[in-house]
Amino acid sequence: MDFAQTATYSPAYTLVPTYECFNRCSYCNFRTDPGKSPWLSLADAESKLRSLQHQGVIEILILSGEVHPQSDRRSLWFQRLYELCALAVSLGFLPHTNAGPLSVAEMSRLKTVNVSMGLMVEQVTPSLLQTVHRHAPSKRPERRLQQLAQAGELQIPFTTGLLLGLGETEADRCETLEAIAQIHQRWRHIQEVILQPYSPGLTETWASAAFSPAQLLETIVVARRILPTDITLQMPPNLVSRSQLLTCLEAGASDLGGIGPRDEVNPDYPHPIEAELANSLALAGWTLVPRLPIYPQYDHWLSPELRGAVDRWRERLGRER
Ligand SMILES: O=c1nc2n(C[C@H](O)[C@H](O)[C@H](O)CO)c3cc(O)ccc3cc-2c(=O)[nH]1
Ligand SMILES: C[C@H]1O[C@@H](n2cnc3c(N)ncnc32)[C@H](O)[C@@H]1O
Ligand code: MET
Ligand code: SF4
Repeated sequence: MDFAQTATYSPAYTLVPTYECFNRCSYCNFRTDPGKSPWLSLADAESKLRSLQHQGVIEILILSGEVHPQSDRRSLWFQRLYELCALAVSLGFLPHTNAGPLSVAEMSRLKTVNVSMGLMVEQVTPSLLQTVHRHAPSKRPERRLQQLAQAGELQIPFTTGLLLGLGETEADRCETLEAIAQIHQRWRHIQEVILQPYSPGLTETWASAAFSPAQLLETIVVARRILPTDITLQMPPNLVSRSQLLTCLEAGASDLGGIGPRDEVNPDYPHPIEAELANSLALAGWTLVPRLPIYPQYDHWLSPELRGAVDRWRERLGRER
């Protein structure tokens, strides 16, 4: 079908350096207390990554709990993140790290081993610091927005997004979207904005109601209006029903994000199998197309080594089509 519309996704696998986190977001089903989760060893990561070679996986998402910036364990934690990324690069994968707010020095070091990075703004609403983010100092809105600016300054292609249903109003969501649009205007480095509906899980302390599908649709429409057209809207396919997903695509979401064996953030919501997803989208006239974790307009920001790896993947994807 030549007239078919396309939805993209990133064939991905998630490595978790550690689940320990000094923040306690009350909606989190991922974290453990500091010192309570072993760190992923390079040996374990290597055997996992080797088993994923030639399986179609392109992106390695490095998703981590956070060690406090002032902790004397911070530099060891950071070193492990760096080494995991370097290992993934050496095995031919393309890393994307989301490990919470980073210093300028940390972010610029990770730029050498990541093709893009990410951090959700969540919501800029200050009152959330009294509720779901009461014990989460790294969720201060100005800290998060500053990370977006820092990424722009360093020429790092970036993924950010909104977590929806935290107790914010529609006006709050618009404000968050406008803040992202404004930062993007200066550096044009935001490749995608994730609209992530809060989804209750089994291990969090909050357990509120899931963000409603009707509001999600409305949010996509508003986001498409506020954000410039060079920013892609991403919708996780495991957090909405299949018919809702199609409505979201019609409304302007066009990317389904990283798809892999396990959603580490929402482990109670398994990702669909790619073939099954592709088939059901095809029935509705949508073609599911794999993409890299970096969009082509940013390739020239990469170091020569990463550029080579990206060029090889682009060639490979091109040949398969
Ligand atoms: O499977 C998931 N992937 C998540 N990803 C991965 C994301 O879908 C892909 O890494 C990007 O689309 C790569 O381009 C995130 C990436 C970010 O930068 C920020 C937040 C997320 C959140 C999730 C998530 O909850 N689950
Ligand atoms: C990595 C990202 O995952 C999101 N996140 C954390 N917990 C949940 C949940 N219960 N439901 C949906 N998204 C969540 C946050 O937006 C975080 O930044
Ligand atoms: C499960 S969240 C993982 C990333 C980081 N801790 C953040 O919240 O931004
Ligand atoms: S959402 Fe991220 S920052 Fe918040 S507790 Fe979970 S791991 Fe930590």
